[in-house]
Amino acid sequence: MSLEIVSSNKSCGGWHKRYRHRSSTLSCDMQFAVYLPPQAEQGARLPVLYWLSGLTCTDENFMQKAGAQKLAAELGLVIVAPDTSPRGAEVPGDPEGAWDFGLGAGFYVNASQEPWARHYRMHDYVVHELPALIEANFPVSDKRGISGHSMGGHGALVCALRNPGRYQSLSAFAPISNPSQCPWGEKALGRYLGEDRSRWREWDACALLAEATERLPILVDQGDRDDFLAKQLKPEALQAAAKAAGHPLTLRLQPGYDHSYYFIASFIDDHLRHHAAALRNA
Ligand SMILES: N[C@@H](CCC(=O)N[C@@H](CS)C(=O)NCC(=O)O)C(=O)O
Repeated sequence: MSLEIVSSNKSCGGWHKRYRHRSSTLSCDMQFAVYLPPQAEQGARLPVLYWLSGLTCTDENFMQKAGAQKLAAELGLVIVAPDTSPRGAEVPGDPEGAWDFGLGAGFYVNASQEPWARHYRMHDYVVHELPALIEANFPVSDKRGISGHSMGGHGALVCALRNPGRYQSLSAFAPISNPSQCPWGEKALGRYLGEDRSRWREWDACALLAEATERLPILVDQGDRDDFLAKQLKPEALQAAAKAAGHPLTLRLQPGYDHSYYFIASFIDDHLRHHAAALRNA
């Protein structure tokens, strides 16, 4: 698998780089971003935090808006941000051109329904193909954390809960906590996986928590002025599922904050520290 460099910017003593590659999982060309802290040039093999962005995003939103580089440089944490869906002229999008399904909205599942099944396999891309690429091409260890925002928060929870042992740290910002019970999730899961709702459970963090064999502590931040809170995000469902399963969850409701990257930038340091501490001790 060859990587083509797209851009390179020095940042906080390290490097922000974007790459293009052919994805065999998604059957299309993909771009991703990686932040390499200064320690990457000093011979160390560093832990990696995978960041999954939300609806409409690419690899760029988090890297440009979250302000994560300064502390990542201090902590010696590599950050990898993939795109949020397969891309390209051959990839079908939302039939009505909506922003909450299709391009920019892969929901980090493996689709089983046509015409989505050929390209929309973001779970396998994020969990398997991308880490293999990162671990073959960059000075990283096999210690992995995962986090994300909104659709990407759902993705982080589901990727970790479905793959015990694969990640050593987990967090989320304003995740879509119970996708089988909210309009964004019902639309996406119904199309990607089909209308048989019993097949949605394996892609819903609340259902997965009940059966998890690993109890990785979860940190979640959620703004209480988030316009999507009640209808789409439902953190109370995640809290109830964690409580019922005895799963360690720290859910922080942050007064006055909305759904934007202004909110993420306000609390990203706590998440980076949460990941760095767990990955250091893993
Ligand atoms: N495009 C939608 C909003 C979608 C949205 O809020 N996306 C979030 C993730 S769910 C995001 O991160 N947007 C990109 C950004 O803020 O940079 C709208 O205009 O209402």
